[in-house]
Amino acid sequence: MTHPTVATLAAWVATPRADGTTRHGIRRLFEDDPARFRRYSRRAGPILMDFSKTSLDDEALELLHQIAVESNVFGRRDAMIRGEPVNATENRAVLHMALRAKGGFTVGEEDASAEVAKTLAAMQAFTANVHSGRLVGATGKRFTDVLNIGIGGSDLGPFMAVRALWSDGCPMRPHFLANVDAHAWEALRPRLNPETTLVLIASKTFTTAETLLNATMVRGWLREALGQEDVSAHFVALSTNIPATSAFGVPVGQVFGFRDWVGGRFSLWSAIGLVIALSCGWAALAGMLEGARAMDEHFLTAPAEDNLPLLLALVEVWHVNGLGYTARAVLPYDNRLGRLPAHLQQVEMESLGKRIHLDGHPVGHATGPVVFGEPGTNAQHSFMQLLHQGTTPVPVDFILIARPDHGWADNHRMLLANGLAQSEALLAGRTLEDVHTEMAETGADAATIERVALHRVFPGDRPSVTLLLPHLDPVTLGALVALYEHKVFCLGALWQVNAFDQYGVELGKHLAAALLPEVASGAEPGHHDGSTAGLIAAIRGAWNG
Ligand SMILES: O=P(O)(O)OC[C@H]1O[C@](O)(CO)[C@@H](O)[C@@H]1O
Repeated sequence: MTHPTVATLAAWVATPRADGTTRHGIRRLFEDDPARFRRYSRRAGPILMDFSKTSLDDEALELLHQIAVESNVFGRRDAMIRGEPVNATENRAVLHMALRAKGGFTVGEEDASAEVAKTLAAMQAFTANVHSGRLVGATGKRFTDVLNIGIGGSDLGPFMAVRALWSDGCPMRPHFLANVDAHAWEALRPRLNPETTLVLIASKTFTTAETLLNATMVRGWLREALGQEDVSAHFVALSTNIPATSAFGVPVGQVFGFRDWVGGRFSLWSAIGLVIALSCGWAALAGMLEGARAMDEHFLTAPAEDNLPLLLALVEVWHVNGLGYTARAVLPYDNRLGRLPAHLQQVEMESLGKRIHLDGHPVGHATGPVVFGEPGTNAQHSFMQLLHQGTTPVPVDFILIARPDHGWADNHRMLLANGLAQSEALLAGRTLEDVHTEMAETGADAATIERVALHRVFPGDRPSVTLLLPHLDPVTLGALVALYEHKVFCLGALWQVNAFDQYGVELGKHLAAALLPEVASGAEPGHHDGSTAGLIAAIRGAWNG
């Protein structure tokens, strides 16, 4: 019998095993195999990945590995590191791994590694000059605050890292301005001293409308506050579009470039990461690069059965294509990882929210799920209800950090206990019989038990993966982020979609540009659907009082 593909996996999953059991159950797998945790967990460097709380068994895992072989996941990986244009629609190489490698990467004739080393050295020297006060603002004062203006990959990755690694005592105070909504700027402005604020304009293309408008607005603020036209000492640009940075007036020595083989959502390792070095110190960025490099090594050398990114991707295929689950939650049990779900949303959804096969035809299977998340324990007090008792299971990634960086041991114990309890509750559930017994023991009368008991049942058998890090620091964070990046690469290969373009963001940008004059001025509205036309009229009405 030919084995199933990604497209026919669901039919295979729906067929019971030879012994009549279904392929959804997880509890039963633990009953049958007390060593399941040992057999279904792996380590890569500091990261322990436990995927025993999924319904994968040996047969299913072997099948998924066969699909990976037929999808040529590792062959595609090797083409990627050779600098081939694996981003086929844009005809670009994909080499964010070169940003953290010690050397050896080329793209065509270009020595990518030499370029990376040069930029890193320039960034390090610049960081040292800012921290030492050799570089100062227009009025001669030292920079104390750094404001990163950027959006999407030019905001989310660096913001996530700074939130994870910054603490009092770090060299500079970090701030981020992404949204074109000036309420964000209004909230930020009172906290900034124009004399001591260094502004990074982070934009791969240097054409992103929101970023350019915000940068122009902030430059106007600086000019007015400092009473002078030339405020260029306060500006740094991080971009692939060097001519546009000059046109904006950023001094050449304050421009840090990178190449188009760095995708926006993978760019925090490039010049886009400068805010990490400025605010948290050079060692923070260097440590992240080191951790990511170690995960790259693992991805490139570990055999398929021990390869964490591939295994994480295979678990996702199992859930999305085998079991039909269309969402996944990421729950870091560490408040410092509060922006990790947002970063992963872009890394995963912008990469895998695709419907056209690499061969140019529509794919015949589901692709990227909705990704969402919040730090635990906060998540438990909001959307976890649906995960425990809703009609469709939502797989969870639990991210636990064993050792905290504070002395409040009771809090950390409670945090970890909660993380473990959530994954245990999703797996174990609670039966009607248990509910009856417990309610009777607590003195409930028969009528109350009858009325409420079913509402208190947890179906259980709901999957989760746990990633356990010994400690949160630049190295472990770098490894964690790189793990997810490589998982996305594997999924692109498994689903046979281009994980590196993002045409889906363009139509909205185009329409917004067309709508701009109609919303903001009295220009005659163009042709729109009835809803949009009605809303334009209502906005105009409200605006005009
Ligand atoms: O860095 P840029 O060119 O300003 O782009 C910002 C973001 O916009 C996008 O192109 C999507 O609109 C992302 O892919 C990117 O990270």
